[in-house]
Amino acid sequence: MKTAIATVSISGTLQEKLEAISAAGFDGIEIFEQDFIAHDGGPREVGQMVRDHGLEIFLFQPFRDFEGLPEPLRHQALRRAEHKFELMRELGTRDMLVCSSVHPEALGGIDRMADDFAALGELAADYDIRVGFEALAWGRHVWDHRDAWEVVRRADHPNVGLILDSFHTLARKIDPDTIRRIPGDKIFYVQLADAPAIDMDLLYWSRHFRNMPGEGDLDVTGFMRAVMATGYDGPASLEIFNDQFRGGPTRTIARDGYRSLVALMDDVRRTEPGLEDKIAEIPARVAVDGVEFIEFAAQGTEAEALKTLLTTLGFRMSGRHRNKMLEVWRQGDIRILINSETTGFAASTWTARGTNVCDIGLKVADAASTVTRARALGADTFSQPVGPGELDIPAIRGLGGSVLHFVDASSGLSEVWDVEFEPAEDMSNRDAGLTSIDHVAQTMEYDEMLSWALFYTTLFDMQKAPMVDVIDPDGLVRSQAIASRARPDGKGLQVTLNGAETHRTLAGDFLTHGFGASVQHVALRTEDMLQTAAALADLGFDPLPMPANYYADLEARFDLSPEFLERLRSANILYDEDAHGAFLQLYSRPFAGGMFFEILERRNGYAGFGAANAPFRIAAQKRFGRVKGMPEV
Ligand SMILES: O=C(O)c1ccc(O)c(O)c1
Ligand SMILES: [Mg+2]
Repeated sequence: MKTAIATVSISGTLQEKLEAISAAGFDGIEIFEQDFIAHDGGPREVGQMVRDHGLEIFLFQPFRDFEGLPEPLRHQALRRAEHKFELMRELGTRDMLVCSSVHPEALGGIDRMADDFAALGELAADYDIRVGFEALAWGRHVWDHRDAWEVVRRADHPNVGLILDSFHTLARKIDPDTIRRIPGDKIFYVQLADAPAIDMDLLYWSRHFRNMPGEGDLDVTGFMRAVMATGYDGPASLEIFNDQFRGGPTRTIARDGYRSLVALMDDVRRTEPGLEDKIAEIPARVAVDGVEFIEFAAQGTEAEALKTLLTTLGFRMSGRHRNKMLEVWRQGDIRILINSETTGFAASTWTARGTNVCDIGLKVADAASTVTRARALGADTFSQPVGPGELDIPAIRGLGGSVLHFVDASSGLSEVWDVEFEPAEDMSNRDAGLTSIDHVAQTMEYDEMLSWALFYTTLFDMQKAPMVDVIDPDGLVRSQAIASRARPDGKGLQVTLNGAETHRTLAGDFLTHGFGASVQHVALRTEDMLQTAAALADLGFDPLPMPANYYADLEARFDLSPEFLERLRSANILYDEDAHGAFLQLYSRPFAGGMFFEILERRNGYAGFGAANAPFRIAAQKRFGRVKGMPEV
């Protein structure tokens, strides 16, 4: 199945758009008339330019306010169409989109409109052009694909067909299964867009808030399944009007589009029977079993400070890499790597950002098929020279220059710790009862959140939780959790995305000083917070101090015994409850430009991330300023 994207969906000049669309892997474009008119170059040259990028122009659009007009407007509309047919011939485009009229003088009338289309079809036939009728959700008389289909059916002309657009159908809450009764050969083209569920004027919603399939709340998969059930054989094409995307990074948004389309078609192939030959097969979404390691790039005194912090958290240095300046620090199932190499990937991130999480290793059932799916979705693989006796662990580039490694048991990759590392167990340090990595929190610009969420949800078997607002004293931060489906064995991956809207927030400040999106904190799990807090106190760990007001409020909000409340207060433990259970949190002080560790206990299946506590925790962290708690270099 061919893939396409409308030029309106991304930012830039026509040239920039074509480069990005081609690089992302699409087969073709819908050329939006404005993009053509704004370009300084004739239709022949534009057609050539598109083909030079290895792309086809599948559709010219939109042609507006055509059907159902009284004379002389009707004739003028036909004449206008003929001009566009001339232009399309030069461009080398066969299909034109006619969207339903919003003209104040449009009369409607199914047969009148059908007659107009029959006349337009005759004209188009002379140019070897086909015209497709699309019902805009806010069309004057036609705003439902079923009515558009009736017009096309009565026009009964081989050069007249239907164009479907998921937004218009789903925004109007029209059952997409009504598409299943339309003959596939009369569906000339299909446009796909998702959108967040917001109650607003249809036109405004469509022109500003559409997003890539999978980024919003509409059932685009159900829509496309119905389309494919008709036998439709044309391209799957994205048509996304979105303010953020219009101003966003052209290449990133084009790649997001491609990723969303491949994932969507894979979902359609897996749920709708009989599409094996039409849609390419790719490995299924990958179930992640957990975090195998978190790797920090850190050098010199910053590396020493991080090791001191890990020691006070109850970690032990358990191995040194045989060939690299790379240490493994362990506690429970947690592995933290500290990479102090002066060349290679970790070193280059250290030079750019200072101490940072440069790599995350994920446990998966099958590392090779994870990389195959990632590549099909448009990700780049990542590799570094492999030294003697080292394993070549499959890896990809995530977003923002990040790297993800995939470790599985079946291929022997999980033996990397025995193969590549010299055991160096230092038994002197006491364990604090930390058992596993609960979640990894990534900070990014608000505008990048959709891209990151799409990255995780298309590659892995993970779902988005609703976005929550986190109030920082200096602005709003949006937070969204992405988690594997709850599994009986409790394994999985949880990531929280924190999108900063201003640089004055804790998250925004981290971005400014760290050169872009990155992991800001790692949350470590204990099964007994009170014991862990006592062990940490013995180890000399300095928790983030919480104010007395916070505990007075806890007393008012929850039914806690005075003894328990006092234990929380004296250990600076934060507390929350949800419908399932209780949540206890403890934070480190900020280190290395605003990173920190969180320690948590989930009681009886508490499912959240303590959003209610976030404003107070952030205010407490801000009292330390950006570099307090971290030695100056
Ligand atoms: O917003 C519009 O006008 C518009 C134009 C063309 C389309 O295909 C569409 O879905 C919407
Ligand atoms: Mg459309």
